[in-house]
Amino acid sequence: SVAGRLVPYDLLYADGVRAYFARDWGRAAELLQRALYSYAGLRAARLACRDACLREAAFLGEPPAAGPWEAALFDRVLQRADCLQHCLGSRLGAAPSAHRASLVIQRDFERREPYNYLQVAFFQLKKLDQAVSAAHTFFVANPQHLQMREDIEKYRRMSGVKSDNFRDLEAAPHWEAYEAGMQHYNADEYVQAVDRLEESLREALSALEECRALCEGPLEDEEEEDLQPGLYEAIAAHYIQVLKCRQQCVLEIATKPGWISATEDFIPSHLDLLQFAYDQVGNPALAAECAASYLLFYPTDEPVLEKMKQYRAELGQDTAVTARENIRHYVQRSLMEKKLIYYATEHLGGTFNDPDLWTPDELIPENLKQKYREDQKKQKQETLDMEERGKRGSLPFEGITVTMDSQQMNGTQRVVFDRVLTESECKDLLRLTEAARGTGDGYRARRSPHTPHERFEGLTVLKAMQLAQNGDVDWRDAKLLLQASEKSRKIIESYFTPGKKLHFSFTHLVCRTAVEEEQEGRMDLSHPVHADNCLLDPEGKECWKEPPAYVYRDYSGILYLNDDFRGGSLFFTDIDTVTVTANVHPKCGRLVAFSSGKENPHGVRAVSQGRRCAIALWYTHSAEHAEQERVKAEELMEQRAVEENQPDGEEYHGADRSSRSSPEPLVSGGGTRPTSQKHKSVSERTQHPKKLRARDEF
Ligand SMILES: O=C(O)CCC(=O)C(=O)O
Ligand SMILES: [Fe+2]
Repeated sequence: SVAGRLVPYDLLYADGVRAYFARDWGRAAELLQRALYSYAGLRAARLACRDACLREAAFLGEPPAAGPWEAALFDRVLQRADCLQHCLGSRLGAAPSAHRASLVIQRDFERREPYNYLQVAFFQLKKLDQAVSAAHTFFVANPQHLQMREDIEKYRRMSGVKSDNFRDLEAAPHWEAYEAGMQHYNADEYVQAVDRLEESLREALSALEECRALCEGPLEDEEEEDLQPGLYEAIAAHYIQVLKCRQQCVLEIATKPGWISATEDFIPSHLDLLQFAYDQVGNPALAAECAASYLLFYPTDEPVLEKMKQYRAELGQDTAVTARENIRHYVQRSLMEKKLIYYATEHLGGTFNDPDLWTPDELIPENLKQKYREDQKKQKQETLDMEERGKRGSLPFEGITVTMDSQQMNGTQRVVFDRVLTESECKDLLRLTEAARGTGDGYRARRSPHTPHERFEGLTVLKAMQLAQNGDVDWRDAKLLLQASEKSRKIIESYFTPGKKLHFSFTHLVCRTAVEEEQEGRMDLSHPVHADNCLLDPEGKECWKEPPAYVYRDYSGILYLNDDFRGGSLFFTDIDTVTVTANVHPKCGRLVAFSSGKENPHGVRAVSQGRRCAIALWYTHSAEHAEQERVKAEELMEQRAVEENQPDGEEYHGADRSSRSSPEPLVSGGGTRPTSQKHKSVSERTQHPKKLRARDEF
């Protein structure tokens, strides 16, 4: 780059991707890293300029007073736009407009897509450490990415890879501190907890300021027309937009990368935790300060008021207890902004997703409260309905039997059901695996990642649908895969968590086939002992519930399709991974289900002859980790039903397929990556917090 100037990141990225597809790994790695550097530099420049211009032309000082505030506001808006242009121009070298990347590329960066390419490039360059950290960085923000999930598992099994290589290069400091803090807190290590939680609070507040700064209008890529003189309404609307954007920052900082919903009340809960932790380490003065700060959010919170009394007594009347100044400022500013937004929403229309649970009732206009109350009621009723259904039903299908329960399996949350599928359904699903194998596409048998003595084939629901669409497999078989997994979901939900929705997290039709070569005296396993949602530490009797484990998995199921093979039984162990507590022999229609945590370590014995097929199923309570592929697969199914204009389940006429649009490929370019798997962008995701209307006050 020219000294002191930033090369536009989209150009570097485009060149990097080009080099990548030309398999020029060294150049690709260099260009992609420079693109990331430029991207970060641009962001920093924007922040600095917004800061500088904020001081120069205070855009949002006080709420508009009486008088011609629109005119004053308007002047300031123009002044600011001017200031930003100049500032950015001088910092970036080239005109700010040269740094305006297309939306597609912006999205790519928001989703950390460059790390997806980088991982491969580093791997090819045999820079394993960097490959692992790039893979992890990408995966943290894209936990549903199938290919990366597999890659991460591969890395985990490689001997040269240390666990601290799994670093998030883009980690937000407050998340790191928060998670460490919570670990100490939960382990009753309050001295360390206080340290990390204070750090987390500090960093979160600073991230919040950064986020808010980026809301500052006008954005340099806004069109000039928006600022024509006389358009006071437009400016007022813009002003409200900025305020809303700033308010949404609360969600942005409280949302873990890769998650959809935010941690509720992120800032106030820090103060609550700190209050307790300071109390535990014998520092009533700071505990009282945190309590007083917490009360700014929830002035009538009984337990904290009670605590406050104790602290006052303990400290004596002479010691003044005050809330933290930065928190007071935070609360006041937030209330002021909300007041304006609610005022505008009431009088000008529009909506406002209040990110906070602590907003005082008085602040919300009557007619809006009404609407919230209704939403609340609806939600409650839905939950009640679910619970009711759960209580009533034992198993949601006739004929299914419970063959073994937890007690018979010497553990907790384990069960074996039989007769979930009929013989003919098993046959159809086995035919699906055969047909898929014939296509040589997406279902290529490869060496098992677990053992050199077996081949491993896997088919996802979406792939099955796509093969059906291409006429490679029978539609009805593909549909059966969807149905069988849904049936299992219902069974597992009603057995383990009646009334609490289980979502699909991942569905995989998997066959393990013994290779021809020597099988004699095999000592290895088809699948080593593991837990499904944490990383078993065989020595420490611990199971680390942290990425790259699929920590959001809550229940696992395996629906077996056949028994004409040798070996291949599933077994459960104690946490020591060697004491076997239960065995399950696969057979058609048998569904084994268990909670995915450390209470259920399990493995699969070697398959020494033949082919063992099963549908592996993982479920989650968190809607944000719901299987994206399934949504698409179901769409394809519906689309097909509509296009063929025939009831479900009728014969598939291969000749019709030319009329159907082919689906987007899951994987673009060189066949392995990067994917065009559609995820919601970070910003889309954070706009829709799932848990926000959980409170009762409305
Ligand atoms: O196929 C089985 O029986 C178990 C497979 C399993 O545990 C897994 O894929 O996590
Ligand atoms: Fe498993």
